[in-house]
Amino acid sequence: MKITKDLYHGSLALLTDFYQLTMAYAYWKSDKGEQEAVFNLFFRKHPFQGGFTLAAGLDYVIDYCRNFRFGKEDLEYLSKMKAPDGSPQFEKGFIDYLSKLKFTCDIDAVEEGTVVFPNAPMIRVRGPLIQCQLLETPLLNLFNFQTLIATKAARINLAAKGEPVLEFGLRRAQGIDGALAASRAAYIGGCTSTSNVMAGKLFGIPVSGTHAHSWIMSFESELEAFEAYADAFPDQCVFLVDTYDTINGVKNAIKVGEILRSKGKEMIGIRIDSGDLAYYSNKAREMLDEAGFPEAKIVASNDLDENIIHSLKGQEASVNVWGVGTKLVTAYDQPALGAVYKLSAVKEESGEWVPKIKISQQSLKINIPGIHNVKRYYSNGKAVADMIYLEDQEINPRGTVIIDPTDATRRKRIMPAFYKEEELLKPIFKNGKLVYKSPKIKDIRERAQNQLASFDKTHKRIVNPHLYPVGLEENLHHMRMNLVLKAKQMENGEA
Ligand SMILES: Nc1ncnc2c1ncn2[C@@H]1O[C@H](COP(=O)(O)OP(=O)(O)OP(=O)(O)O)[C@@H](O)[C@H]1O
Ligand SMILES: O=P(O)(O)OC[C@H]1O[C@H](OP(=O)(O)OP(=O)(O)O)[C@H](O)[C@@H]1O
Ligand SMILES: O=C(O)c1cccnc1
Repeated sequence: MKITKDLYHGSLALLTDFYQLTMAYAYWKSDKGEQEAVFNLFFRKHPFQGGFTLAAGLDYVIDYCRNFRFGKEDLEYLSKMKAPDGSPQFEKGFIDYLSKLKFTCDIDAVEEGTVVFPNAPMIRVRGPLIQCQLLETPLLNLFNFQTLIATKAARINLAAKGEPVLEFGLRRAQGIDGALAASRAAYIGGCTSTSNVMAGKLFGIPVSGTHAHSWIMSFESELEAFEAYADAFPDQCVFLVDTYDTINGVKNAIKVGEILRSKGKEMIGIRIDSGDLAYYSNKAREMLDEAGFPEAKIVASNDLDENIIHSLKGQEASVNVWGVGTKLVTAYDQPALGAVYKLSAVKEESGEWVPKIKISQQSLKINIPGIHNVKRYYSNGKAVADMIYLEDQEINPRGTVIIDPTDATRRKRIMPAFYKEEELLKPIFKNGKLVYKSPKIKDIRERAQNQLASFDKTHKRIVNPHLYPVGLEENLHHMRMNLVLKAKQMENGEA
């Protein structure tokens, strides 16, 4: 996929916050730009009060990094920027530096379609400070949104219990990229198709759709409209039955279904887009069954989300296919994922890596210092815990303890020898060179399904899910606690 080329016709280097450029300039001025650092991208709380999050957006990150360069027009723009006193904002030497800047970082990241948890790095960037810093805003922009929507889609699909969910969001999405990225992430999260034709073309997602009320209203009668549609698409008829009177609409659909059948064709089904969806779907089911159309599908739409779908299932609604737009692609009840990007280590001139800590009033916000990896342990195919550990730490196969980074009283004993393990961070770039082959989007979607299947259903519950254990390996926990104590002593003037 070439998002940069296809959508933005060139460089995205200026898709960043201004302060990243001012910091880059100041790093350059103070000769710190090439000092190596490690940053982690992670979130602190699952969206939608859920028990899991589904990662998506890496392909966009890869595309961004591969095209990471300041183009001629970007540099012209920057060289013309003025400081408040009217002098150039950036010295010419810095503009020259940017013109030669090449992406040379190492990036390790979770693959798209991986189930992820708070505090564990989803992306780890190691490289010169300036580059790491410049990547903060775009990486967050690209990863936050798609991860949010993939998670929303996964929740909606879980509520639909394996029945197809068609994504209908384009018309209510947040602009062009909001729509395209959402359609992509929704497919990764389990949707069957999108109504967004451009997303179909760009990403290779299946495209599908029914028809609108306007089609019906443009004819003298609903029956004529159904007949005309059946003439045009004898193999693809899903009749929208609620323009005037839903029960009468179902009767008309049955009439045209019979005409189609006399020609050797079968209608696919009907769509209900208003009213009590439990009541009307059950009525429609009875009528279709009685008329000899037990195979006809009932599609429901109208401001659906995981909660309404869950409720309709509880009411034994006879819906077979779910059309979901607005609340999916806008992540209506939580429109942003709060992932952050934090410095966790810098390399001193001596060549030694020094872990970095930021003390916060809220213990929840104290970062995890050092260079980490994340292991997921499985027992009989089920994920049992994730462990964040220092990259060069040997793990004792006979047993270690993981400690919740937000509450040191929550601990879990891990016996690695008894578990299968998966390293979650995969090498994506080495010294700026891409070493990862992005899977096809349908394989990403399948990975998401398999990942979700490996978690106990209690973690996937829509309301009040059970907490999945994620913890720091004990040595990392102790190192962090020591750094916190030292920093507090410094703060109090004790050191
Ligand atoms: N049986 C049901 N249980 C729970 N929610 C339902 C049920 N039937 C429909 N809903 C949901 O209730 C909401 C109904 O909203 P609204 O009153 O706007 O729909 P409507 O009566 O069809 O009107 P409109 O034609 O303006 O869409 C929608 O979100 C719909 O998905
Ligand atoms: O409800 P959503 O989940 O966003 O799904 C997409 C909606 O878009 C269409 O409606 P339209 O734009 O014609 O408006 P309507 O809701 O008034 O029918 C369609 O009939 C769905 O109701
Ligand atoms: O194809 C459909 O039925 C459709 C597409 C977009 C929005 N609402 C419905």
